[in-house]
Parts: sequence; C-alpha cells; structure tokens
Amino acid sequence: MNKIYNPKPETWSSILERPTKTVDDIEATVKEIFKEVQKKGDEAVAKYTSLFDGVAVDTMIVTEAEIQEAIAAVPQELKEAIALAKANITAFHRAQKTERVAVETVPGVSCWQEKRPIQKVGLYIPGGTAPLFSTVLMLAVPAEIAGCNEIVLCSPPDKGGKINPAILFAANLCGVTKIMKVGGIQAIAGLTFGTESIPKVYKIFGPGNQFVTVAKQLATQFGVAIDMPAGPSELLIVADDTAVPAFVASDLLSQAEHGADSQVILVSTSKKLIDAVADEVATQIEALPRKAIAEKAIANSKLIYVETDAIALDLINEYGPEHFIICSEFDDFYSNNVLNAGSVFIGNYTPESAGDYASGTNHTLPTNGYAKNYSGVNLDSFMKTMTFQKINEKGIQAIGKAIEIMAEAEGLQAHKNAVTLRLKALENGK
Ligand SMILES: NC(=O)c1ccc[n+]([C@@H]2O[C@H](COP(=O)([O-])OP(=O)(O)OC[C@H]3O[C@@H](n4cnc5c(N)ncnc54)[C@H](O)[C@@H]3O)[C@@H](O)[C@H]2O)c1
Ligand SMILES: N[C@H](CO)Cc1c[nH]c[nH+]1
Ligand SMILES: [Zn+2]
Repeated sequence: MNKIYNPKPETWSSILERPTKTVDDIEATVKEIFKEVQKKGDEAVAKYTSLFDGVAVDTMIVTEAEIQEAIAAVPQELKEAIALAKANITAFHRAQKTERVAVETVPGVSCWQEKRPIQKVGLYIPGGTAPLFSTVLMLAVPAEIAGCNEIVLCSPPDKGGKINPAILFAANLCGVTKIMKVGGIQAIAGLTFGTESIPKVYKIFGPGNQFVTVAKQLATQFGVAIDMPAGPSELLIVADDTAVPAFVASDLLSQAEHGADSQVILVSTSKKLIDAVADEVATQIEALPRKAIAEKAIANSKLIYVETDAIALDLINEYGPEHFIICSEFDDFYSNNVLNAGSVFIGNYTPESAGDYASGTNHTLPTNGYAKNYSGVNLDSFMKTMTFQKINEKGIQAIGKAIEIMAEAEGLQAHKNAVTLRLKALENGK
C-alpha cells in the first residue's frame, strides 16, 4: 500500500483521485445500447445479455416456479440471517416516516406538505462478481414501506441463465412485483424505455459497476429519475493509536474485495498505526478467496499520515467517502464535523460490514465524491413531497394585493387577473 506522509493540501485532489474509468470512456457504449434498446426492445436486450453476460436466456421474466425452487434452495441459517437484517432495516426505515407539515401562513391561507409513493420503481441488484442479495433488502424494504405499487427488480443472469437463489428469495420476501434476468447497461435501458418484457419505471435505484452507474446517469436524460450515482465501493478510515490494526485492516479489505476499482484509504495521525495496518493487510489478504480482486484495489489505495486531526478532517471532507469509519480518541470531533460522507461508522466495534448487511442503515450510497451533494438511499428516496394550499375569502384578501403587484411587475397580466377577479367579486359581495 502507498504510504504518504504530510501531503500538502494542493496535492490532495490528485492523491485522492478515484481509480474509476471516466464517464467519457463508457458513455459512447451506453448511448449506443440505449438507442438500440429503445428501437428494438427485448431483441436488443437479449443481444447484449449474450454479449456481456455470455448467456442466452429463453425468457427474461423469472417464473413463480423459479422463485419456489430458489426458496427451497436457500439454507435455513441464511433465511434466518436475512430475517434479522430485514427486521433491522425495516425498523430504521419505518422510523423515517414523517408527519404532515401544516402551517397557516396568514389567517385564511393554509399550506401543507404530504408525501406520496413513487408508483413504479426499478431496483438494480448487482450480480457481476458477487450476488448482492443484501441490496435487495436495502431497496425493496423501503420501497414497500413507502407504498410503491410496482417494484421491478433487474439482476444479471449467471452463465446458466439463472439469478442467484438468495436474490430471488429476498425479492419474494420483500414484495418485489416482477423479477427480470437482465443486468448492466441493457437493464437500465430497459427500465428507462420499457420493452415487451421490462416495464418502464419512473425511478431507478441501486448500485452497480461503472457501466451501470453511467447508464443510470444517461437515463435521467430520458425523463427517468435515479437515486444517485452509486458506483464502485469505497471506504476511508480515520484511526489513531486507540484503533486495533487488525480491525482496521479487515475493514479496508472488506471494501477492497468488492472490485478492482474499489478504493480504500487510511488517514492517521500515528505513523506506528499506519505501519501496523500495512502489515496486517499484507497478512490478511493472503487468506481471502477474492485476493486477486482485493490486491488490485489495494494497489490503488493509500495510507496517509497527517499531523493533526483538523488536517485529517479537511482531507476527509474534500474526499467525501462513501463509507467513513472513525476509530479515534476524538470520535466526537469527527462525527460532529464531518460534512461529506455517505454513511459513518464509529468505534472499534462498528465494522463497515455491519452497515452492508444488518445494522439497519442503507448500504446504497453515493460514491466518487457524490457524498458532497447526494444522500444515500432512504425512505424519502421512494417518495415525492407534494404541497397543498387552501385559501378562503379572508386569505385571498390578505395576500391578493401583493400577488397583483408582483404579477404586474413580471408582466404577467393573466396571473394578476386571476386574483383581481376574485377580489372584485368579494368587494361586490358575490
Ligand atoms: N455504492 C454502493 O452503494 C454499492 C453497493 C453495492 C455494490 N457496489 C458496487 O457495485 C459494483 C457491482 O459490480 P459488478 O460488476 O459485480 O456487478 P453489476 O451487476 O453492477 O455489473 C455486471 C454487468 O455489467 C455488464 N458489463 C460487464 N462488462 C461490461 C462491458 N465491458 N461493457 C458493457 N457492460 C459490461 C454486464 O452486463 C454485467 O451483467 C461493484 O463495483 C461494487 O463495488 C456499490
Ligand atoms: N459495501 C457495498 C456498498 O458499497 C454494499 C455491500 C453489499 N454486500 C456487501 N457489501
Ligand atoms: Zn460491502
């Protein structure tokens, strides 16, 4: 791992550059696939599934028989673990429901705000190198709590043309209404335009590799909303001598094993800790089944020494990590002052994996610095906020004049008239 000591602030952005491909590299492919799916529907989707996933599927739609087969195939122990995770995710997301906000701004003018579910949502579940059934819980649980009535799930088929049984089990458990064997750019294009088999949706959710992430961003140009750009996983840990090097190394490796383009960073005010963590990473990586993947991510990763916690905090806020672990004597300082992070994990006994699976928080989070301007998935992601107003005679008399003056000043006579007619009617006692 690269050790960097006291980097000057002007070098931070190049040191902290993500290893992901730039959007330009992928955009041309995404555009071409979108065009073809829009024109040819299922035929184009099947073509790209065969090209990128190396399999020809008879029908993209998962049947009830396949779901029942999957339910039978999932071991009882895993079913119980999924049930525990689902209960915690449900508890945390249900608690995010908010009351109606109502204010009488002036007597006779009532304004209120209410939330409504997004009716049709598409959930993308990654399946390229690992079948992320935990992501089903993270997306379908809040979708169901919000009251979305069409929940379409897409995930890439394996070489045998099947979706991992745990994904199907979790989807069935969490109220998904339609499951499709399709992944990558072609899945996002299908959800954007609709095909003979894939329903067109209003909003697309879920993480994925760079192809999926760029495709989601392009989907927004065709009127579909997305949760956020949630690309290759990343983790930044700030730790000092109160941290346990073996724990810190295990957390770094947990995100490094996601993909070669994942990025993990340690920031520390202790050179001793940096050395101990580097040794631990070298030892622990040897035993990992996904060592080859983790090694590539670790090669891009950094161990950064800084002199003070204040400098560390500035660097962290500039980076805006997807996940931020704090193992420091000054954990309050970091948790109170961090501005840019998708999800924060505090203390030696809060591994990042807890948020990935079962603490209750959502693991679908902004990457690539988007934690500066996007939230992770939460209950509100599946809802729209609508405002209402009801004005009585007294109310329109209170604000009518101001509206008339403002409409006149904007040169919008019809706007003014809509008020003037009412005010006159009231003056005339109508
Ligand atoms: N940010 C988050 O919240 C979060 C959560 C979970 C996972 N992740 C990330 O999700 C990613 C999952 O990636 P994955 O690859 O395992 O699964 P994936 O399902 O995202 O992507 C697999 C699909 O990519 C397509 N593809 C592969 N190579 C291609 C190419 N050369 N051209 C066009 N399309 C191609 C194929 O259609 C394949 O089905 C990882 O990077 C992981 O770090 C992020
Ligand atoms: N760490 C991933 C988000 O970046 C989520 C995940 C799912 N399974 C394991 N991890
Ligand atoms: Zn993870």
